[in-house]
Amino acid sequence: MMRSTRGLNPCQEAERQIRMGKDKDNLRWEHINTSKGRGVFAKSHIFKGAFILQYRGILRKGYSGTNDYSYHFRHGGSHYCIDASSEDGSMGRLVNDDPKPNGKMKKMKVDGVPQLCIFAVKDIMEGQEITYDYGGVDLPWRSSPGQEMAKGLHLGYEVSVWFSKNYSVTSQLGMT
Ligand SMILES: C[S@@+](CC[C@H](N)C(=O)[O-])C[C@H]1O[C@@H](n2cnc3c(N)ncnc32)[C@H](O)[C@@H]1O
Repeated sequence: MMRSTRGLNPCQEAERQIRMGKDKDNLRWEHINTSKGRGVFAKSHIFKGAFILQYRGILRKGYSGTNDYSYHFRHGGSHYCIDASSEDGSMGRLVNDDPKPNGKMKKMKVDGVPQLCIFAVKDIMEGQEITYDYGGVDLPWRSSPGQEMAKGLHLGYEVSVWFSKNYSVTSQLGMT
């Protein structure tokens, strides 16, 4: 069931939050463990379809390198990247990957500028971690136990993951 906040639909709420430049107060982050690091959690029930949060960072046009916190996408025939590597206190950059996620990253346009936001694809209970699918690639944490966590993992449109066994993978993140 989709609910709106303050009479706004989810896209309007996303736009409002983008303009305010801050996360909603129904989210918190915490350190989960040493391999996963931090994650974002719901402080109250989030309904399916609702806007959750913006993936905030510096918007760059063109391919300008990648890091753990960069999200690469195409818009209007061009390559863009949101570089969220700065520890700016925003929570979009702290949302972890799950192949069966409760959130989905979507592209929006606000005042002609592309923005990335995560929306709920299912009801999310209070206390649950917010996740989205980084993409259908062999991300190291999805591989078999015992495999060493790759250092310098890149989250991006073109992802190169260097496994401990010197195995390189390139893939793409989809965007709808
Ligand atoms: C955009 S950051 C997410 C926030 C990160 N956990 C942190 O503490 O800053 C992406 C990084 O988080 C980690 N990560 C994301 N999803 C994960 C998962 N399901 N299991 C383990 N590590 C994960 C990986 O190190 C990845 O490079």
